[in-house]
Amino acid sequence: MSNTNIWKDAAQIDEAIARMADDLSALLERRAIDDALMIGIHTGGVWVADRLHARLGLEAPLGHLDISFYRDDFTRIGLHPQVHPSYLPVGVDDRHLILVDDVLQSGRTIRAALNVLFDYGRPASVTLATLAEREAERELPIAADVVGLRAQLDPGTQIKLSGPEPLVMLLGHTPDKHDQGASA
Ligand SMILES: O=P(O)(O)OC[C@H]1O[C@H](OP(=O)(O)OP(=O)(O)O)[C@H](O)[C@@H]1O
Ligand SMILES: O=c1cc[nH]c(=O)[nH]1
Repeated sequence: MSNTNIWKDAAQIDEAIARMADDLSALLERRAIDDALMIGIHTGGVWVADRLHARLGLEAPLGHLDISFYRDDFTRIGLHPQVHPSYLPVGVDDRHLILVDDVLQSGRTIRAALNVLFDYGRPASVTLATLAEREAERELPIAADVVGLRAQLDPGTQIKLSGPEPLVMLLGHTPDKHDQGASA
């Protein structure tokens, strides 16, 4: 991202995560779920999940998922992708899962994450929590159950979570191929 500035500072992110934890806790109670397994998506989703997991006091350790090999757009991961191993502390069969990411835009990352999860087994349910959502730019029929911040941004504007400490959100312009050529 070029020309980035801070969009949400550490205090605003903390507040959004606190609201998400309250909403998730109410949702789990409504659905009578008491053994949820939380899973964060690398990279930003793990930072958000880490904080939600601590606030909710969930018993099962936090899992994390790398979706690199399940993406539908390999051009975005480049020639030397940084792939982290996924970690699921318990089996997903018949478990109620909470999938956490930092940004939900097209929905393609979540599609990929669901494919990874269903290669591990058949969960009882999957709840989706995202720190920021760009609902107007959805490309797949995927919606979050819990959202921290809603954003209406111009196309070409990118939100990035920067962390783990302090956790802040940056807003910037993503150079397209033409821009990159001009600046090279
Ligand atoms: O709904 P989508 O359009 O799929 O966008 C959301 C995804 O985009 C970002 O990840 P990115 O692919 O930039 O990789 P990163 O986690 O390494 O930043 C973000 O962390 C989400 O996972
Ligand atoms: O603004 C956006 C959109 C998708 N993914 C991001 O990380 N930020």
